[in-house]
Order: sequence, then structure tokens, then C-alpha cells
Amino acid sequence: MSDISSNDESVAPIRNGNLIEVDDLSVGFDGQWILRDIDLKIAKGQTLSIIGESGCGKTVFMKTLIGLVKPTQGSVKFDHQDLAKLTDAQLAMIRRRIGFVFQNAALFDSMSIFDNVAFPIRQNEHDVGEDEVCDRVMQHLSEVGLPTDITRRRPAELSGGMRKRVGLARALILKPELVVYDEPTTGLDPIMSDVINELILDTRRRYPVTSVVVTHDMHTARKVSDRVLMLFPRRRLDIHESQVLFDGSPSDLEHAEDRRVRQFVRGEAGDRIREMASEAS
Ligand SMILES: Nc1ncnc2c1ncn2[C@@H]1O[C@H](COP(=O)(O)OP(=O)(O)OP(=O)(O)O)[C@@H](O)[C@H]1O
Repeated sequence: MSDISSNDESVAPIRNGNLIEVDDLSVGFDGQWILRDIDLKIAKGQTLSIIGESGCGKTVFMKTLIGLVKPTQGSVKFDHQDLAKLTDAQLAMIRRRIGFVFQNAALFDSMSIFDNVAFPIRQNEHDVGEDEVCDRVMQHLSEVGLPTDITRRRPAELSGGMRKRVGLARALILKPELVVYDEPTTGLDPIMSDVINELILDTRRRYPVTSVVVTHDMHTARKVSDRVLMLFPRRRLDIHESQVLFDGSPSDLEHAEDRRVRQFVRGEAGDRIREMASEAS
């Protein structure tokens, strides 16, 4: 599955190889497996969405991919480097190559919009002068469709959609090789959600970034992804079943062989109400 290329011919060409390689990954907390025996390769330039019901382990998986959670078993390699074997300094170098778009935008409330977007440059590129910082901040704000006259405002003075776009501008300002989006459209109206989807696509058109999108929003998963991965809660699977219920293109989702995948993408509860009642008892 790792060689699926982008579904859009206008995008920047993909470099060869995989950016991320997950081998036999298991993660457990307090004696309970959340992720079990997962293998995955993410090709450079690919946009992968991770879907699945609440609690199935999407966030834990995403954090494991970027070294924020350590595997209990197995390994995660970023550009051939095993994250668990790196020193803190080496891990910090890898993180410079990753942009994060957090669910709540995670802006610094006490800083202006300008300083928020400039923050990664000032932290990581000490020899860059203020004129260049200013040019790059303005360019990135305009790329996400924000007027440059908001730069002196504080995050609290902006709408949720504007804050998300500031978060996106900040995540992209170092031109990361990997961008991780955590629920990028949650809490936004349908139009603003689609603005964010378009910005994810625009970013990929501009340069061959690799993207991982954790989302509940099927419209986002269908629109922005080359590839969709659906996880299922480990505790509800039979022992020999794979936790990855689906791994393929968005267009194949509707016709997935597994009933649980079809129910999820169509938003059908199926037997879940009865199952939840028996889980609780
Ligand atoms: N640090 C931790 N310690 C213990 N348990 C954890 C930890 N992090 C996550 N979990 C558990 O792992 C499970 C999966 O959590 P995760 O946040 O990955 O789910 P999710 O699929 O992202 O859910 P949602 O869609 O609701 O955000 C949950 O049962 C959660 O309580």
C-alpha cells in the first residue's frame, strides 16, 4: 500500500522511499494493549488519514509515529532512524522536520499572532534576521488566507477558524517534511472545514510534504487523503484479527469488505448500542 501516489496530478512530484516505517508495533498502558502488531509504511509525499471510532487508539498511534509515545514492542523509524534509539537531542532534530496542527490550534495566548507564527523560526533558526522573519510570517499568513493586518492581535481576538489557520501557518513555517494534523476540522462549520481541507491540499500541491491526518470527519478523509487507515479498538477484536480494518484509497472505503468499515464510513450505529450496553454491564 505504501506506493499509492497522490490522487491529484497537479501535486509536486513524490520523492522515492518511505518517510515512516512501523514494524510490529504494540503499545500498552497499565497492562492493556491499545495498539497491537501494527505494520505500516508511509511513503514520502503521501497524505494518510487515520480514522476509527473514539478510543480505538488513533491519537496514541499518531503520537507513536512522532516519538511522543514509546512503543512497548516493535519499532517506528522516521527516515530510517529508530525513534526509540535516539538521544533527546537527536529526537529534537527530527521534531524540527515535523509540523503539528493541534486540535485547538494550541497558540500562545500571551503572544501576538505575528510572534506565534514567527516562534518556530526564532527557536530554530537563530541566524535569520527580523526582515526575513517578517517576510516569511506575512507570506505564510497570506497562504492560509489570513489578512496580514491581524498580526498584532492576540489569539483570543480571532474566530476558531482563524486560529486554526494561524496554527497551520505556524506548523508550515519551517517547511516540515511531515505535517501531523490532529482533528483539523473539529468544531468548525462546514465551509471553514472545507477551507482547512483545501489548505491541506494546497500545501501538498506546493511541495512534496508527507501528511498524517487524524480525523473523525469523513468528508476530510475522503477529500484530502491518498490513503485511509481505519483502526478498530483492540479489545473488541478476535485474537487473530488485524487492528487495521481498512488500508486503501478513499474511493474504496464505501465498498470495503468489512461490515464494520462500511458502517463507520456511513455513520450507522448497527449493533453498537446493544454492544455498549453489554460492555457496561
Ligand atoms: N498515557 C496514557 N495512559 C493510559 N492510557 C492511555 C494513555 N493515552 C491514551 N490512553 C488510552 O488509550 C486509548 C486510546 O486513546 P486515544 O486517545 O488514542 O483514542 P482515539 O482513537 O484518539 O480517541 P478519540 O477519537 O476519542 O480522540 C483510550 O482508552 C485511552 O484512555
